[in-house]
Amino acid sequence: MERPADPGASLARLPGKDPHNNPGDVSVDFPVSVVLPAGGTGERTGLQTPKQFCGLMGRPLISYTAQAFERVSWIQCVVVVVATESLALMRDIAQRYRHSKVRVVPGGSTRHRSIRRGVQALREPEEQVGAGTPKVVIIHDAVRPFVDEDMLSKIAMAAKEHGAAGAIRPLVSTVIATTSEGYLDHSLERAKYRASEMPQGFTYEVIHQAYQKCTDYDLDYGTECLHLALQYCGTNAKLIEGPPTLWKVTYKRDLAAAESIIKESLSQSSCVLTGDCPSALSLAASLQKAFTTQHMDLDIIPNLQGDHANYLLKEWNFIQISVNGSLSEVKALLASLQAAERALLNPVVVVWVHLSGADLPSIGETATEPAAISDLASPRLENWKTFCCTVSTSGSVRSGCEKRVKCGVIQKSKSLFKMC
Ligand SMILES: Nc1ccn([C@@H]2O[C@H](COP(=O)(O)OP(=O)(O)OP(=O)(O)O)[C@@H](O)[C@H]2O)c(=O)n1
Ligand SMILES: O=P(O)(O)OC[C@@H](O)[C@@H](O)[C@@H](O)CO
Repeated sequence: MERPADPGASLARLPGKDPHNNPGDVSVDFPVSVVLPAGGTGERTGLQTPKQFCGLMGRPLISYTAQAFERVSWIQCVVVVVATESLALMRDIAQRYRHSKVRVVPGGSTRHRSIRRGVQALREPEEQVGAGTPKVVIIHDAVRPFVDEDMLSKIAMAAKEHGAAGAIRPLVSTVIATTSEGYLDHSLERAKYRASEMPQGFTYEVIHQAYQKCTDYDLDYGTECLHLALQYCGTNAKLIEGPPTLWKVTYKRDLAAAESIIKESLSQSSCVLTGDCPSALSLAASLQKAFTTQHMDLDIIPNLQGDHANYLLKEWNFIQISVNGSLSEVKALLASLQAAERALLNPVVVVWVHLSGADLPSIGETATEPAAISDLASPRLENWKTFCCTVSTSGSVRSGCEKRVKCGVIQKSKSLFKMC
């Protein structure tokens, strides 16, 4: 009896959150488009709002999934298939969150019918983004928000090579067959089976042909695109084991779980801006040591100029260390955040630490009360929180004005400051 497959890595990090992830490693050099079936009603959540439109930290679930594809440079178009009554809502979400690759089309009465509509849309001229029909189509449930570029490139490459590819995960429960009277008929040897997950990939020809040839029964009762490729195109999908993050939001509790994962991930990474002050660098180094013991990423950079500007594009938080309350650096940071619309997708936390003490060289403006930052935390920057504290050279920490803490990083930073 084979051992069941081992579970994968921790759930605690959003895909694409690896601060040192090198998207340039992928080698997808052919056109790939995506179909996101999002036309369901989410009955099993028991909620009025279809789960794909339920908010997670103030943003609809489907926007996190769309963003996971938006950030992948080799994906040319994302067709989102929604119920007719949700067309305007989805178009508004795409516009509000700058999902520029998204095209919205009406779905069908079942998941397969919606996916088929999405695949057909890829041929329609107005759906083309870039050159013509894609070589590969990735199909991914819109309610699976945690998918990363590494898995997408594996699926796309395998689909191009084999005609079809699909993500799988180890089974957690054993699968049993029942008799019509509701008794156990037999159980399957779990180690020989896997759960079929998403994303899945197909050459356009395969998935197009599969949906052309399949029956109404397939369309109304089927749940597996890989089966259609095998049944109607003779194409055996290549199966690729994915990380545990590929799970699907199905029940109401899954929405809470997804929001908790997102929140946890957003508080995992910060960068400290120190200018060129030795005292600031020294405090930053202590912080970095403390963050490491809490398994959090903390990068130290002087400012957001030049190559460091790409920190504005990551879903990170920011700790600005200034000396003697100089507001100029934190003002520049907040202006950069606003220009980059960094708070559009996720709450951004700015922690302003200013060193005070006679022995520190005063730079520029006179010492400023921490409350001064509250003037800077203007409503013009929605969805961001500021916190500031004063670290005197004696090492004690006096907390300053704390505005509506939203992410865990402030609590952690505050406790970390006390540790330094
Ligand atoms: N007619 C349908 C039904 C489902 N889906 C989509 O297929 C994905 C996976 O389906 P599922 O989790 O079953 O979603 P729902 O059908 O909405 O859930 P339920 O069965 O609880 O109603 C979801 O993104 C869902 O929106 C779709 O595009 N069109
Ligand atoms: O059956 P549901 O509509 O809940 O979800 C669809 C899933 O079956 C599907 O996403 C994977 O099993 C892969 O095909």
